[in-house]
Amino acid sequence: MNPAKMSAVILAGGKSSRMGRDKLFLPLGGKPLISHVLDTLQGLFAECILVTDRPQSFSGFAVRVTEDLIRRPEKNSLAGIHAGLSMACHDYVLAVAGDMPFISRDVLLYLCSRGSDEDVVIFRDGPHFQPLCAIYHKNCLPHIEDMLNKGHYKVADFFPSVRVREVDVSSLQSLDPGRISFFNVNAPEDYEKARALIAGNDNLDEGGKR
Ligand SMILES: Nc1nc2c(ncn2[C@@H]2O[C@H](COP(=O)(O)OP(=O)(O)OP(=O)(O)O)[C@@H](O)[C@H]2O)c(=O)[nH]1
Repeated sequence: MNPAKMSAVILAGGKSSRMGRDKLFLPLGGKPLISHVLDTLQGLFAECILVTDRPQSFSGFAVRVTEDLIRRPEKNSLAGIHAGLSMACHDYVLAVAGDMPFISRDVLLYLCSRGSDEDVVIFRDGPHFQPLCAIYHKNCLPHIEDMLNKGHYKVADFFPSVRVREVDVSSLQSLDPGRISFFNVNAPEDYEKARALIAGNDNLDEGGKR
């Protein structure tokens, strides 16, 4: 799969309840946390879209901003994937969480290189998928809509209905030796860890986590 012929979607909604304040705007390395993913994706993919349930918050960002189409009160990154896939100009869409500041271009290019004509291309770490750093084809849309309408929000639940290419994270060893790509900022202690990582004086001891 060629990123120059794909859309990228940044998931930027949610409640930040574990952080206690909007985590996407926390300063990190001289810019808002969300800007790290944005800067990584822009220029690499043909198009970049930020999907959120609060579009007014992102009006100052130089990116196309679109709103979740199906709103539910529950925590719902799947609604963001749905809106991104619906609005994207291209059939293949990389969806990445906005709270994942250390995702690298090398890792994303590797993921693209592992896909050919599947509906989902996704990293897998043992029993766990990385659904918020994965490629989805527009073929997934009816299955995602069905899940949202039934109130099922676990992304992987529609995978049995589509063709999925799993990419083992162990193949990333040389591209991501510190295993920080999938580190996401949820709680205040994660933010402190991210600040330490940016400052270059910390490692992730547990191989990254989501
Ligand atoms: N567009 C969109 N993105 C979402 C939504 N919920 C979560 N996200 C994004 O998905 C990613 C993972 O979100 P979580 O950390 O699981 O949820 P959260 O609501 O942001 O945070 P918590 O309330 O602490 O669980 C983050 O980048 C969020 O910005 C949503 O309803 N719509």
